[in-house]
Amino acid sequence: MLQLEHLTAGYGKTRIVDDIDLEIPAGEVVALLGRNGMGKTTLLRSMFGLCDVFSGSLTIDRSPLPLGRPEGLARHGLSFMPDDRGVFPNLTVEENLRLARRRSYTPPVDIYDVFPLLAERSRQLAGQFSGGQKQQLGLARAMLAGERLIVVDEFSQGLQPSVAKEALEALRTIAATGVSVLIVEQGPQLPLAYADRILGMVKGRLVFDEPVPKLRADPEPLTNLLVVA
Ligand SMILES: Nc1ncnc2c1ncn2[C@@H]1O[C@H](COP(=O)(O)OP(=O)(O)OP(=O)(O)O)[C@@H](O)[C@H]1O
Repeated sequence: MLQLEHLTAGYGKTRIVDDIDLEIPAGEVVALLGRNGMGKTTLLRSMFGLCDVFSGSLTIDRSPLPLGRPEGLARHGLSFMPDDRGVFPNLTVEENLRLARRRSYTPPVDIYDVFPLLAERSRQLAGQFSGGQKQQLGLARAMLAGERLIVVDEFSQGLQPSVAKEALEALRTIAATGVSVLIVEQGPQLPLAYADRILGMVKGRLVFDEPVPKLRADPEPLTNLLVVA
């Protein structure tokens, strides 16, 4: 169980996300949704030290984790794919994947089966990839490194629908072995099909946290969240 408590974070002196409490049990796939500029990216970035954290704590199975310290979180098996994908442009695909692998952990999916493109282009420099190709490499890296938690910003950015579905099925297979998964996604379709829970964010606060079956039966909270007033 991953627990984030009383997280307040932003940039400089500006608070963007305010007093967020969030729990993700092992094995759950959780999607964070909200309109542009509501603070989704900032919430994720704050966990991994890419913006300023004013207060908060992070624990996994009640053991404290170094909130905002990316190397420390990586050592505990927490991985993050930021919205710029975080790949090393001057390294090949193979080298990017090798650096992400953990010595003691092999995910329950074959990365090259999930993303055949990465096998075909294993010797190519990541910097020569298109945005959608980098997205596949970034997701693969997050899957290899996330032994306990995988966090992905802008999950389906640049992906063909068939590749996005394949990647989400892989994330579900990984989650089933006890990994927690948190993704940010623009639209509700993929979360409604693949996630266990959906969180709604408005102006830096979580305004709902609902199981997907409930939202499938009554999508009104999602509609209200995503419609521009
Ligand atoms: N580097 C930054 N410095 C200052 N303010 C920032 C910075 N990055 C984002 N913000 C502000 O923080 C707020 C939340 O942005 P954030 O990117 O977290 O939202 P988001 O919900 O992820 O939006 P989107 O869906 O457009 O990516 C916005 O008002 C944005 O202008």
